[in-house]
Amino acid sequence: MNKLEVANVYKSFRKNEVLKDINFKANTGILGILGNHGSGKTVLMNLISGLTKPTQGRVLINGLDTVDNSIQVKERVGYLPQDFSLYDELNAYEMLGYIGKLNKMGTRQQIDDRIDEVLEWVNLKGAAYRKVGSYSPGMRRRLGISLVLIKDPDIILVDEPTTGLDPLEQIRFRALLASLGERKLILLSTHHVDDIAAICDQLIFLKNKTVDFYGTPNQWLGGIQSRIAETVIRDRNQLSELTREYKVISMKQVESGVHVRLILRSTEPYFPYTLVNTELEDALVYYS
Ligand SMILES: Nc1ncnc2c1ncn2[C@@H]1O[C@H](COP(=O)(O)OP(=O)(O)OP(=O)(O)O)[C@@H](O)[C@H]1O
Repeated sequence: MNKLEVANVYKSFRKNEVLKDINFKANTGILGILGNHGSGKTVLMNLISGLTKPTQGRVLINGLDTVDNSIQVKERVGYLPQDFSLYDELNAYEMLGYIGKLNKMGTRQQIDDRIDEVLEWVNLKGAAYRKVGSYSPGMRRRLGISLVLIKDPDIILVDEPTTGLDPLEQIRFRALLASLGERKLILLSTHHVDDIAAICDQLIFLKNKTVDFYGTPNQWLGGIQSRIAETVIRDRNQLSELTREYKVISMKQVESGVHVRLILRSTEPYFPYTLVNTELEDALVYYS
């Protein structure tokens, strides 16, 4: 049985159709949900967590329909939204203890043991007695995931995992998610391709309200292999012509002109170029 199955799901808000005919199955590992602003990533996460109901179709968690079995499903799915609130006056032990008690997770000793275990995973043991209000954004995000982990869900949903974190904290948080993905199914909703490149073994690209691609990041890149080129353009007129005719990924002023990274078309270009390795950002520009 699959941990997650999304079958023929449609979602509309009044007459505004946001998602249509969404189909995929997933088990363990890290699945990235990529899409432009407003493409429906958060709506899809809300459907999977059981926070909202599909207009049509079914979402199954361990074979259980999220609508018919909402209580069991909520126990199996943990959701860390992009913005979540913490009680700044409490410390991490107190916050986790509160969740443990609220969810009747066992005796005081059992809850304390579980808190120790979870704080170890998220590398917050050293700061466990500090008020949460003094935590850095990365520590807050790691505490957020520990509040999800304490209930030992099978599926963890994380919205925009690294937004607002400094580079070192991003690396730490991604490493934490990667280690969790060995046992659980982790779904990341993001518009940062770096998150996908760093840790996702599968990706879904949402476009035109539906799943435009589902597979490995390498398979997605395969579609534009040998089509990414770089060139330096000196002439302003030639540069504006080129930006009209080609999908440009990036432009940077250099000493000898403007360095341009672009997607080649089927016809041979009229300018000298060098083929370069394909990256996920190229695919995002190409398929968007
Ligand atoms: N509760 C709601 N009522 C009405 N429309 C909604 C509701 N929630 C989402 N939408 C609409 O659904 C569409 C998709 O929104 P969603 O937040 O899922 O996009 P997203 O891909 O997560 O975007 P972003 O990257 O900006 O967070 C948007 O047009 C949004 O206005």
